This record gives sequence, C-alpha cells and structure tokens, in this order.
Amino acid sequence: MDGHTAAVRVAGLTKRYGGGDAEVVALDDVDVAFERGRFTAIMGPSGSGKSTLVHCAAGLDRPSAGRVWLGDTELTGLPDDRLTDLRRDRVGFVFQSFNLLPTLNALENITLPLDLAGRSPDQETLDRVIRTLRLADRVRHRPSQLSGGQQQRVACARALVTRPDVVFADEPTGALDSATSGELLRFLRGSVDALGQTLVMVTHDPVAAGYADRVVLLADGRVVDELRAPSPDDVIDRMRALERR
Ligand SMILES: Nc1ncnc2c1ncn2[C@@H]1O[C@H](COP(=O)(O)OP(=O)(O)OP(=O)(O)O)[C@@H](O)[C@H]1O
Repeated sequence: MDGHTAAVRVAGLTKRYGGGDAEVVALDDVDVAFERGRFTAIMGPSGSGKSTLVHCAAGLDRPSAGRVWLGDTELTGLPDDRLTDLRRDRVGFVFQSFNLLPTLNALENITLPLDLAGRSPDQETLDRVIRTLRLADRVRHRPSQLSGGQQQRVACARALVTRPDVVFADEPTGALDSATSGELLRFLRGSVDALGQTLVMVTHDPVAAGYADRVVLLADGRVVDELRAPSPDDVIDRMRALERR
C-alpha cells in the first residue's frame, strides 16, 4: 500500500525491554500500515507484542529502532512536548478499563480532550457522536451512575469527538459481557462506516475481530499473517494454527 493512504505506518519497528540475559524483544522488525477509514484488528497469542505495537504506533512509547508515521508526520524523534500535543490533537484512545474521570459527568468526560486542547466542541459532531452511541439521556450522569457498557460508550465518544486521525482501542470489550460487547462493536463499526473513522483495535476475541475489515496477526513480535474481512471462524482457525507453532 502507498504510505500516503495510510493513517498510521510503522517500518522496521523494534522494541526491546531490559538488557543482557533479561532482554525481551517485544517487537522484531515490524512493517505494517493501517489504512485510513478502515477498521483493523490486531490479534495474536499473549505476549506477542500487540499492546507494544499499539503503544509505539500511538506515540505512547518509543521504539528501540524503526520509524512511525501518523499520516505524513513522522513521530520518531519528535520531542516529548510535540508528541504529547500530537497525541492530544490527532489520536483517540479507548482502553479496557474505561479511564473516565469519576468527578466529571458523561458530557464533561466526552468533551475533556477538547477542553484540554482549548478547542470548543463542534456541536454537530458532538450531537452525532452522542446520538450514535445512544448516550443522550445519560450525559448528566457520573461514571458511577452508569453501567460498564455505558461507561465504555462514553469512553468511545470521548475518543471520537475530536475527529482524530486514528482511534486505538486496546481490548475495549475485555471488561464487557457478550451482549454489551456486541453493542459496542456495532457502534465502533458504525463510526468507521458513518464517520469514516480509522480504527485499530487489539483484541483476543475472534467475534470482535469479525467486525474488522482486516486482521493483522502477530506472533513473537512479528507480523505473521493477515486476513481480510474475516468471519470469527476464519479467525479462530488462524489463531489455533498460530498457537500450535
Ligand atoms: N514494560 C515492560 N518491561 C519488560 N517487558 C515488557 C514490558 N512490556 C511488555 N513486555 C514484554 O514484551 C512482550 C510483549 O508484550 P505485549 O504486552 O505487547 O504483548 P501482548 O500481545 O499485548 O500480550 P497480552 O495479549 O497478554 O496483553 C511480552 O513478552 C512482555 O512480557
């Protein structure tokens, strides 16, 4: 794929932890591009480097070697303050633990990244995100007054409302039951189809990966395979093959 059509691209990405005998190579010379306006899932056995890949691609962590681009902007080598601004302005995050601020209500949590950036919300985008995620009657509630599924929808709304170049979701359905998880995945899929959002999601769940346009499979810190528009059964077959390696 032409690098310019990628929302995010990494080349030769290597991440080592520790040193000497204790050295762990979490990522080993990874080349991958995440297409704009597409939903990509990252899967692989435990310890295969999924979270490390997302953290390096999102500028949350620095690689030991290799390069990372967000659109045409190279992240590698940027000073910390530029990286922080860039993450705030152009990247959205959703984590397994919803990471909402308990003292703020849902609406305040959703608009927090905009407030921090000194930007006022684009009312149309805000309304659309809130409507799409079916949060309109919950915006004055605090996180403790919301169910897990509702809290994760607030976290998704917070990630989407800045219209970031890319949303990285690390196990977003990990703490949800299967019905709530299905609902959240339909919203995430909807954000790609209706808003043209680029989405990259780490998951262990083949059903969740079945919502993606493409699944990138990691093993031992390397990209070993990929699937286009897979069914959950396709994903299960490939994951079994990987775990037998
Ligand atoms: N801060 C760290 N210090 C040392 N080793 C680390 C650190 N973070 C990750 N690792 C190691 O790097 C490797 C890749 O970890 P990573 O968390 O990226 O894998 P993962 O595929 O996301 O795993 P899981 O599915 O279990 O969350 C593992 O061997 C892990 O132990």
